Amino acid sequence: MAMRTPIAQVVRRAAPHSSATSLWAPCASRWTRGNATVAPPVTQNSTGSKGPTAMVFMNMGGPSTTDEVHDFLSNLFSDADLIPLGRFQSLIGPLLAKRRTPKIQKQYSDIGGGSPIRKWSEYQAAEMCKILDKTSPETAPHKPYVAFRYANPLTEEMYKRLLADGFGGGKGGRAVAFTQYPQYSCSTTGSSLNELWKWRQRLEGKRATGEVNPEGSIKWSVIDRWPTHPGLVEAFAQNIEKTLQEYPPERRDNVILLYSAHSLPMSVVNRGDPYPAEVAATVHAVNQRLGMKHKYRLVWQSQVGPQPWLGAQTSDTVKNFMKKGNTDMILIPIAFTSDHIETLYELDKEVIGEDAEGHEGVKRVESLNGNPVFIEALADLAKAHMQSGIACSPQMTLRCPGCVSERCLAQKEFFAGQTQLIEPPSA
Ligand SMILES: C=CC1=C(C)c2cc3[nH]c(cc4nc(cc5[nH]c(cc1n2)c(C)c5CCC(=O)O)C(CCC(=O)O)=C4C)c(C)c3C=C
Ligand code: FES
Ligand SMILES: [Fe+2]
Repeated sequence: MAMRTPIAQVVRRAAPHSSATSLWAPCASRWTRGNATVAPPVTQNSTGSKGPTAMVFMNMGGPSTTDEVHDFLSNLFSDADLIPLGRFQSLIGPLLAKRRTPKIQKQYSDIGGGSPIRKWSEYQAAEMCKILDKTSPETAPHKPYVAFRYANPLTEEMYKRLLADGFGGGKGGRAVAFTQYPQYSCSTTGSSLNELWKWRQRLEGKRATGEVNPEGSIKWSVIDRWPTHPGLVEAFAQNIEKTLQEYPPERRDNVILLYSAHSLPMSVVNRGDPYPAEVAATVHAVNQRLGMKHKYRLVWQSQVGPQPWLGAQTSDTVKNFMKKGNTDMILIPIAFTSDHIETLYELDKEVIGEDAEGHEGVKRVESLNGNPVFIEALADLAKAHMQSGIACSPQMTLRCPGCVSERCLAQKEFFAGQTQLIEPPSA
């Protein structure tokens, strides 16, 4: 059997340059393959712009109505990158989904009949593109797309729309896969990228076109993580400051900040998943921006099933602090950028409403949703990414120490390899 090239070596070949110190430092030779310069893949249009550029927001998605809950859960439990169920995943997954549907339908109906994630994702992507059209005319026009992993619009639908809109299909064009999870986990962003790679192979790969990586296919690059982007940190910090103002001045300094993130099974943590460290990095950056003035803890929510998950759990923490007489706490959802069942149901109804018995001292900061500071941050990130000319971060090319997934390997080889094809707008 042919040996597979280690991913680190693939990246080294994909991004050749002369600096001995940094593999990714900007230099002219990055845009060469061996000795030959790669032909500019995106045609310059009459305005001098190298656009259009497709900006693809990747996220898990959620059911917009209670009727969509079953399909959402079925897609979710069928995802081996999220919940590995072995050889019979495609049979067991839908069964687990069916059993869980009534309980989760009730939760969505209690928060207004569905998840607002589609509405917010479409809004955020469209607003970001409007800003980019002004701040990055060299890659304009920017066209917003949303690709969800488990709900409509699914990745397949998004890819077909890209092709119908004139990207790829022999015409080339550039697309940026922009994860909407600020912190990278192989169970979230990794899964979305594996899915994107799968549809890219099906719709533009060798079997679909007869060629591997044909010149006319879409040139992809990835914004794979942004846990400490100053605009993200600023948006979180402003929301916390706003909530702190709701306490009387004499209580304000003693309020505990409880940063709450979706937990991970310990099996995923022990595989070496980067998410816990990246969530902690966000928390540290926000605390620094707040002047380190408050007591805080990072706690973990939403565990599902019987296996061990990363703790301390948000609900236990609130109960324990309440018992100890600390009744002023602000819950800060730190790993998701819009409202969803975990904020609107789990934090608001279960943790604040039941665990804290509705105590007025326990509050939640609002989610980022349509926050203009946050949307500016998205535009800033996207512009910097397009100017950098890199295909993905160096960190994305390193697999988890315990990873045995062929999907991860192939996906990382593909996206890292796109470095050869992306031309920075100013070149
Ligand atoms: C950063 C966010 C998330 C991580 C990490 C994450 C990991 C993860 N999730 C499950 C299992 C489930 N998650 C479910 C819903 C759900 N998960 C997240 C975010 C992360 N998950 C969100 C925002 C949502 C809700 C979507 C919405 O309402 O818009 C569900 C379905 C709900 C339920 O049945 O309780 C499951 C199941 C695992 C196993 C996992 C890590 C491996
Ligand atoms: S599970 Fe992390 S790289 Fe495969
Ligand atoms: Fe989840």
